[in-house]
Amino acid sequence: MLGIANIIEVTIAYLIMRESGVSRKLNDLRDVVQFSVAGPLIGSLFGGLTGAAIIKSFSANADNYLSIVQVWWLGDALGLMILTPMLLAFLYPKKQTFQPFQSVDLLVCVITAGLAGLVFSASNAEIGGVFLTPTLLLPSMLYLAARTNLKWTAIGICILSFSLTLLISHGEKPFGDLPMTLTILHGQEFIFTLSIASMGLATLMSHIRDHKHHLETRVAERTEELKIANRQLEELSTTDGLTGIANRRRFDEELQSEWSRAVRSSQPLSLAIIDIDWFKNYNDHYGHQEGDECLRKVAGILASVISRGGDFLARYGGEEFVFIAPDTDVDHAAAIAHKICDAFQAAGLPHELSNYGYVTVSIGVASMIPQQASKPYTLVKAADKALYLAKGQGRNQAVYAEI
Ligand SMILES: Nc1nc2c(ncn2[C@@H]2O[C@H](COP(=O)(O)OP(=O)(O)OP(=O)(O)O)[C@@H](O)[C@H]2O)c(=O)[nH]1
Repeated sequence: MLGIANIIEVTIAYLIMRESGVSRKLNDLRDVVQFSVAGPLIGSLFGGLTGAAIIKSFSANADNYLSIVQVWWLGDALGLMILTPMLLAFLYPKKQTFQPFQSVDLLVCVITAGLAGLVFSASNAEIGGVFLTPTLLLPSMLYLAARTNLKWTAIGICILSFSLTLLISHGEKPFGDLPMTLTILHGQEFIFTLSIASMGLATLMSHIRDHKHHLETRVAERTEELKIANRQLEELSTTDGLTGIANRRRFDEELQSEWSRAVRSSQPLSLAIIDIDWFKNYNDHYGHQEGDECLRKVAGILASVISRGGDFLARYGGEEFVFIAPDTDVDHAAAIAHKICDAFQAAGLPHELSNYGYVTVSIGVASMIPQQASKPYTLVKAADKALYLAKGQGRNQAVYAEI
């Protein structure tokens, strides 16, 4: 018969929780409050009311109806309050942000163990005239709730409740020299308060930690995206849009840094300006689109020759290209320039309005061991002068200047 009261209790709690949409994982404070209202508060109250009515109707219990309700209600409420969250925490384990062990945790453990020893060894809650009730352990439980999660908090509540129940069942009076019924009532109230406060705090803290972790993850993701975007922007700002090789801006930076390096190491630095011959004619004859295509092919040919690590190729502007060869004297730079002219001959890109019948280039090469007093512009000026000579001497050739 009494089973009916339990079925009513569970059904009411279940219906209220289902209607209010409580998550079975007791994810946030709202879930914990709704669970506490639906199960321990309302469900157990209805169970108590029904159970007490059955007891009064079918047995010769002399206690008053409301006191039976109270004992039933509190007993069931506490059972639900302590065991349900723990079972749920084990059934639906949550991925939690790891909380590293801190030295203050150890201190709290030691203090709690000391307090628990005193509370549980006190006689009628008193040692040498000092009152020590289980309420002294409430801050430790709250600390456990704040530092861990619902699972460990529920385990803590279970251990404390079990110890307190054992103590009371052995006739001890941990809340002072009170009648046993009052001791039990105080014990129940204490466990109830402890459960509500600790579980609420544990859920709240878990929620805050999850939220913080989520925010940190999002910030890290956004930062990474921003870094990639910045890198792409940086690349775009230093790349020539038409040919895909480095642009003039990047060349200026590279020249400055190679120049400084060469000044420090006293090694020769070579620079060559490469200019397509009769390119105006090419554009006029084949059209501007084909001219663009020709510039891309020229960049490809140059890149295939200037492929030594450390050498640097860029589009200088218009139909002019430039390369920097660090630690390279004029002879080696001249050898590279020759290779370039040979590569154009081998490629044989048709150019009907050229004296050679194919696309050729003129190259002005300059080499020097940079000095602190001179400027990178010296090298560019010398290469430009050599290029002018190469153009004047019939094009499709390289002219060298050693400064
Ligand atoms: N298609 C195309 N043409 C370009 C580009 N930049 C510069 N040019 C053209 O390159 C040509 C350069 O002509 P000039 O400076 O007279 O030189 P050139 O005709 O090559 O004669 P030399 O250098 O003396 O052999 C001009 O017609 C420019 O319009 C470009 O990005 N695309």
